[in-house]
Amino acid sequence: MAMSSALRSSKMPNKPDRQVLTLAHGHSSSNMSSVVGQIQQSAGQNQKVPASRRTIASNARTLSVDDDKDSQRVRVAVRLRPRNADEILSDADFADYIELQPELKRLKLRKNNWNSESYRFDEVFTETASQRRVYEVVAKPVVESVLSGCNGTIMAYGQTGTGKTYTLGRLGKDDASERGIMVRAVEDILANISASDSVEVSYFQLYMEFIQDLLAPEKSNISIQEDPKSGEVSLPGAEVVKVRDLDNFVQSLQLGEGNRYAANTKLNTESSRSHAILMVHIRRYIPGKKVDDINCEEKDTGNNLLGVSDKPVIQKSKLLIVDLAGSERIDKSGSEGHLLEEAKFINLSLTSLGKCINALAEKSPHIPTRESKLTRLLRDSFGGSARSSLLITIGPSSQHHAETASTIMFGQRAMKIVNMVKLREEVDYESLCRKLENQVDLLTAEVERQQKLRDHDKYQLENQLKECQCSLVEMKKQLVTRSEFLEKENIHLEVELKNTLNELRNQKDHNDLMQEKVALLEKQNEFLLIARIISSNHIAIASASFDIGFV
Ligand SMILES: Nc1ncnc2c1ncn2[C@@H]1O[C@H](COP(=O)(O)OP(=O)(O)OP(=O)(O)O)[C@@H](O)[C@H]1O
Repeated sequence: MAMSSALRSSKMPNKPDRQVLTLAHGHSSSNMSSVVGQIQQSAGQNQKVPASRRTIASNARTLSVDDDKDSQRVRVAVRLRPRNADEILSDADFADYIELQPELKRLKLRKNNWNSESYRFDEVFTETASQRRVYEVVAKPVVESVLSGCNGTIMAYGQTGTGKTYTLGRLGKDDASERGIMVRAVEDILANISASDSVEVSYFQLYMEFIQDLLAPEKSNISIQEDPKSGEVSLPGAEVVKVRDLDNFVQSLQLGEGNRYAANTKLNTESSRSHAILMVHIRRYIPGKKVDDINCEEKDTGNNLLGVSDKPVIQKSKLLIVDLAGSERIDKSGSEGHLLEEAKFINLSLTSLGKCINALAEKSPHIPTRESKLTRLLRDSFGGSARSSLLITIGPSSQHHAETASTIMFGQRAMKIVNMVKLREEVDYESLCRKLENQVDLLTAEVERQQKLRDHDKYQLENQLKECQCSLVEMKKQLVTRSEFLEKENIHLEVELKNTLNELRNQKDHNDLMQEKVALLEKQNEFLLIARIISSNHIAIASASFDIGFV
């Protein structure tokens, strides 16, 4: 990494520094703005928000605020860290200045020998509270809310060295009971989703007003994107890792922890020099849910390819787990040089967070979220549309009385913030797109199949046509041959006919001649006969005459 601060594993020398930089969680004179202002206004005691009211997010439903107002208030718990070896030695002579009354959910801060101030929280954890119990009380309700489709935020705030990273980021690789909220939350989420749902995480740090990816350290200046319509904050440039199982998540977390800036200060040997933010994205499919059941602008667009109720509905939710860098008094932490620069940035961003918390608590119309990247990042997550829990961590040492009191006041103010939790259900355009793509694939395959069939038919028809054409040519040939033959035959027959006719004519002529001859002969015959008769008559006459003569 380009930045010069030591990574978590590095140790930095402790040097005293006389400069004092105190935190200003105090009073904000800020004016408030649009989106978060709207949320904050809705949270106001005397401004009733109708249960059916729709929020700025087109596809998000606001839960019934009136019904469940207290459950939508930011939950604030306080955890006291056990004394460390140094404190056992140095505070041995001091009486306890913090008194915890967990059964009353109260914490008493002793001001002097006679006076103490009592503060009520949603939960008070003593130094013996287990990691599991802290998770169950602080984080589990938020995780459950996230699983049911709302955004959620869990944030730890407190003086440096008081146990924020311990509570949130402990991996508990060797001892599962040591696991912090990050691991337990993802474990819980994985146990409660189905195979069709998905969980993805991004893990980044906000270091000296640069957002750096803890899972892909080369991404060292990621920009924040805010959706002007829904107010949703996102980091499109951040690495997104799909969580397959808990081991795979713990590995990612470990990788991220290794990339986080940490330094050895007087107050914490492994003081985080950056705010670390784990962003868990959950997408859940809601079988059987119709688009009609959600507030969806799609109905009006006329852009309805499949029919509105055919569209799959998903719940999209985001869980933010924020491990803030610890506020520190420079004189006590001993920061100097680059550490001092880091501390200034840490304190400035925490100051701007304090201002926003104050503004939200005071229901001010303007929340100064633009003052730091931390508050821009948390704009939709804390005091916004997410269910939020804040854990404030305090140390037991009376030497840090002022810091502890300041932290407690921060927590007290945060308790006044009521979020407007929104259920985020929307048309699952990704799966709709996949569905349409599948349909396109099926139709393309069908078109191709039909095309093949047509090609096959065409090929067959062409073959048949060719065969027909061949046989036609053949038949033509045969016809020509036959016709030639017939023509010849015709000519031959004509000749024969002519000859026959000639012959017949000749015959007839011959016949005629013969008949004439016969007739002539018959006449001759007749003539002859007559001649003979005459002749015979002559003879008879002659003989008779002769006879007569003789006589
Ligand atoms: N509840 C606890 N039980 C036992 N040890 C704890 C507890 N809380 C914190 N510690 C220890 O105190 C030390 C400081 O804790 P941690 O680093 O979590 O503080 P932090 O608030 O994150 O500090 P910073 O803001 O400087 O990063 C660590 O050694 C941690 O193990």
